[in-house]
Amino acid sequence: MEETQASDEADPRTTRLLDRRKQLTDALAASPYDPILYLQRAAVYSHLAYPDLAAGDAYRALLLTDEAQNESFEYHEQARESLEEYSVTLVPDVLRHGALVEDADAAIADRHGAQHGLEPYSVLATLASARCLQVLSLSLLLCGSLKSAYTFCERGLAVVPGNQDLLETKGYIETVARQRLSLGPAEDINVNHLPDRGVVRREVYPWNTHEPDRFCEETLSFLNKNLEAVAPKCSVRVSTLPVLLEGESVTDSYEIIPTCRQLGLFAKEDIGPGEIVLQEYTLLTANNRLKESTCDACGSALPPLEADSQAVSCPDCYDTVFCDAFCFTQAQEKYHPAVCETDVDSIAKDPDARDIDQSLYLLLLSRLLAMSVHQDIHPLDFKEIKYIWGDFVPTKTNDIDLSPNAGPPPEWTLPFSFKYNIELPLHVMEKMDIDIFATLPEHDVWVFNTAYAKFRGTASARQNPRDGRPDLAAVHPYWCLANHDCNPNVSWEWGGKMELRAREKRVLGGVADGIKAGDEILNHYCDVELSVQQRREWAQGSLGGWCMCKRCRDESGESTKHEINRTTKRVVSEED
Ligand SMILES: C[S@@+](CC[C@H](N)C(=O)[O-])C[C@H]1O[C@@H](n2cnc3c(N)ncnc32)[C@H](O)[C@@H]1O
Repeated sequence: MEETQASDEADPRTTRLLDRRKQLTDALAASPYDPILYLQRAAVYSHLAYPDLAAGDAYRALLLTDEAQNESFEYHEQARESLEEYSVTLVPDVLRHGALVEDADAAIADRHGAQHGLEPYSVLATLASARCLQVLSLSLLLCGSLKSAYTFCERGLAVVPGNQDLLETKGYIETVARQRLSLGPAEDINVNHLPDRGVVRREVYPWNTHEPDRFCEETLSFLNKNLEAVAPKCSVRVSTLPVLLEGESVTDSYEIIPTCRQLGLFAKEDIGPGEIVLQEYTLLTANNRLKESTCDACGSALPPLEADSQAVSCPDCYDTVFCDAFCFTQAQEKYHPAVCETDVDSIAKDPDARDIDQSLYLLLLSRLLAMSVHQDIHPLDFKEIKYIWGDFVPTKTNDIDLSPNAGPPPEWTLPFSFKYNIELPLHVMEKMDIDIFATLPEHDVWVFNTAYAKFRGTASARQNPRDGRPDLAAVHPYWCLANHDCNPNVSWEWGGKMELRAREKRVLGGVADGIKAGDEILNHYCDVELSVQQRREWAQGSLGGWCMCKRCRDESGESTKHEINRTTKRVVSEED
């Protein structure tokens, strides 16, 4: 059973809704094929302002209404029996929305005649599917996933033509689409041009009990124990970092700037120049090319196919190749049997250029899910992701203020699309032959979102040297504890393992004499040869904001001084 940690300051309405969410989650554990329960939980999520989670539940409910309507579907019996628990004359409240019941009755009479003789569960399934499509279209609109919102809205109107709620939602989608596509009121909207990416809340959900206190003694000693094998001369400690800014600021020249507490890697003994600081192997890897000769486990290039090649193929699905016997054994022990001969491998491969990042994160999620299913561990309890940085924002900051004097709405920060956050993760599960209804606690949309937030804060990607497109990604849980600095004291290389090495030469200050005990390990997430302006723009993507390291602040001060001098000279010469 799930525990919910309502914060001390939660208002009574939120507390009530969170309690109701818990009751419905428990009810779903007992009746996982009941679309009405999913719709009821979707309504709670809508009231709590989690439209992405509402869409996730409405989508599962929609799939169940399809199951109920089709005798040949896998969960037909279960979905049908669940609906038979409800009365078609005393329709559940969640289906009574505006004129939906009347519209659905009229649509059924139109299609099958007034004396249709359909079984009550089938009538309820039609009504419930129309409600799912209403919830999906409105919720996805609120998440900014306009194309999917529009598609579900049209599907809804095909079920209940003329339904006022759906027509209104369609109008809202078109208004937002015109704004986002800069179209005039008379211009046609091409559905294929509608944006499908938006943002949702990035937070430790109030009911997420998997998230550790990253600063407590227990966490730090766990991390340090494991770090011994990966980086014996380092320790994990709390680090004080500048607060990242969204853009240019006057604080570059300030003596004191705002800081926050995070984790970082520190040398616990002196490390010589050129010495290896960290070496880390991970199975949390992803490759978005369908035909690419990389090891399925570690992502390194496969050795050439020769008689004495070390490469090993899986004996059951011959297409899956590992660079050597070690990777083969690791894969067999940790994840591969969950995806062997399942065709999961073809999902999200060779994506459009605009979907590259999402495809890599989805493939990382797929690997995590395979590890979780094979090892029977909750996805969020894997040590590979449990302790890593997720760039979460406090729940309170994400809440929508319903009061009449409310300020502007909060800016949510987790990238979202219906396809990558809901549809494809569930599709991956189905291909793995996992029951996506009965395993809700492990495969709920909030679990996927939490994993995505962590991947986005920590994964490294590698570009294919042939065309420069990122096609490999990995999460190295210890490597990613090292913070960024534009004058790094280490350099990194990712082959079969991720390696950090102490620099022999620093970008500033020339020849380096190693890293002293107590110094922080300063990694780099962007190309440190770039100008301060370029580095800061790049860091905005990879770091999460404008870099405020000493080098950036000094160089930005210098470039401002040059700019002032140039302008002054220009003004003076113009006056001359
Ligand atoms: C890969 S994590 C680094 C480890 C992280 N500090 C932790 O607690 O696990 C990346 C995040 O660390 C923070 N960070 C890393 N380097 C930073 C820097 N130079 N200035 C400010 N924040 C930094 C940013 O919040 C960034 O999104």
